[in-house]
Formats: sequence, C-alpha cells, structure tokens
Amino acid sequence: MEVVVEMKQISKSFKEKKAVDNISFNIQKGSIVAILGPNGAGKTTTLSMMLGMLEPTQGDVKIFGRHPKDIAVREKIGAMLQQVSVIDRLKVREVLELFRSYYPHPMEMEYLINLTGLTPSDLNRYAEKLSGGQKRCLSFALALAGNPDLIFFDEPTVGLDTTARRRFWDSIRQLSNQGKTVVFTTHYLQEADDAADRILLISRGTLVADGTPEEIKARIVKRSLSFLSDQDSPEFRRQLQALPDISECYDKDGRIHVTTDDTDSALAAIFIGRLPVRDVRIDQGRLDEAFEQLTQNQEEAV
Ligand SMILES: Nc1ncnc2c1ncn2[C@@H]1O[C@H](COP(=O)(O)OP(=O)(O)OP(=O)(O)O)[C@@H](O)[C@H]1O
Repeated sequence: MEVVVEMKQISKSFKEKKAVDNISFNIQKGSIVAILGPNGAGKTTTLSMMLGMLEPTQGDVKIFGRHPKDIAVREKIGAMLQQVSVIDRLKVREVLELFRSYYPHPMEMEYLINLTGLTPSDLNRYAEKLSGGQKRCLSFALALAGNPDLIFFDEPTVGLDTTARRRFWDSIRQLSNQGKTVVFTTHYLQEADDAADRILLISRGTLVADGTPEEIKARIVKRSLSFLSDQDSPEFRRQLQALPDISECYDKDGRIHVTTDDTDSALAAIFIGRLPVRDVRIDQGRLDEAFEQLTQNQEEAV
C-alpha cells in the first residue's frame, strides 16, 4: 500500500505550551482518516503541520515522500479549513475558475459543482452574498478545484444542516473510491465512526489510540459484569476487588457491578473461585458516555 503521509515523532510547542507531543503515524493512499479529539487536543496543529502551514518543533513530516511545501506536493493536495474566507467582488463561478487555473489538472467544472452541492444559481451570485452553509460548499469546491489526491478538512461539517452533511460524506466516499485520500478533524466520535476507515484519537497532544472505528470503540468503551448475590459480606467484596483487571466495583439498581477490561478472565475467576453470584450479565458501556468522559478529563486538565 502506498503511503501518502508520514509523520515521524512530531512535536509542536508554542512558547511554553506543547500542543503536539511526539506523534507518529502513516496514512495510506485511498483511506479516510479521522483525527478525533476534544477541544484543544492538537488536531488543527497536527493538520497544519501536514499542510506545511506550521513547521514542527521536532520531527519530520513527509507528504508523498516530500516536504509539505514542495511545489509538487502543493499541486496534489487540497484543504478546507475552519474559517471560510471568500474573495469579494467575484462571482462563485469566477472564483472557481480562478482556483482551477492555478492547477495543472483541475477538476472538471461540472463534476466539481455536482460533488459539492453548489447549484447553477449559486454560480452567478457574488461569493460574499452566500449563506454560511453555501460558503462551506464553496469552500469545499475550492479545496477540490485542483483535483487533489490528498484532501484535508478541518471540522468540515460544522454549520452544515443534515442534508448538506449527508451530501458531503457521500461526496467524500466517491472521492475515496477514486483512490483519493481524505484526512479530517472532528470532535464527534459518531461522525468519525460513520465516515472514517481509521481513527487517530488525540488527547492533550498525544496519540492515545489508532485503529478502525470498531477497534477504537472497543478500546474506550468499558465493559462490566453485573450479578446478584445472596451472601454479600466483606469477604465477598474483597474477593470481587481481587478479580483480574477490575477498575471499579459498585452497586446499582439492586445489582453488583464490576468494571473490567477483561470480562472473560473476571468471569473465569468468579466461577473457579465459586463466588456466591447468580444471574451474571456482561454489559457494554455506552459509547457516547465513554467519549464524553474522555473529553471532560481533557477539559479539566486544560
Ligand atoms: N498559534 C498558537 N499559539 C499559541 N498556542 C496555540 C496556537 N495554536 C494552538 N495553540 C494551543 O495548542 C493547543 C492545541 O490547539 P489546536 O488548535 O491544535 O487544538 P484542536 O484539537 O484543533 O482544538 P479545537 O477542536 O478547539 O479546534 C491548544 O491548547 C491551543 O491553545
């Protein structure tokens, strides 16, 4: 598989603040990768270094095997960033033509318009007169104007309604099917889960997990066992605390719950030790709760 992005031991500090701390990953051609994390995690900083807009304090970024600022790289990448700025006094069609003219192999105008949700009537309007959502569509179109092989999006769906959001992700899938590589940042686990093949989970500047959405979910969602007991005693509670990989033991809704990363081993230990339990259930924690907890921890630490 062709590697298009190589991030090797990247750190970025702003004065005293370490925004990104020793992150390494590669991105393969044709993949859709979400950089997921709470506010201030370092997502935009990471993206900006891939785009060559920020130089790392340490480490090495390579895009298509070259420095991100290399002209050959610039012709093959597109980006849609958080702030939407449009050129005044130009109609949408003129702005698009202008951007297309910067590139050796621009995307066909008709395809570009279809893909990005701009309508024929939008094309004759002045860019500054578009609504917020329409400006996002224009921004998407400008990111694609050069027919890039690698496209970066910073929080792409902020401010889009449900229909526009769905259209955006459908278009991204189409681009990915053509072998284009997509990297986007998001706060939302749900969005990363729906849209990405792979999630890079960033927290406080470090890469805390890297895998498919399924792997990430399995990692952050805690499992627990719950059961009833007719012979509750301090000795029984001590035995529960000694189960493998137990992080918590509590009572809820008349049942005893133990949280563990390894439900199989905990179950085996319960049966081997003949602990006085019955009606054992394995519960999967809720994904949104787990992610919220991760986010809260981050916010508390900032
Ligand atoms: N130019 C800068 N000067 C000083 N500190 C900065 C600068 N840019 C980012 N930071 C700090 O670096 C940290 C990471 O910021 P970054 O914008 O990368 O986070 P993020 O994950 O993209 O957050 P958000 O989701 O809120 O956009 C934050 O603490 C931020 O305040």
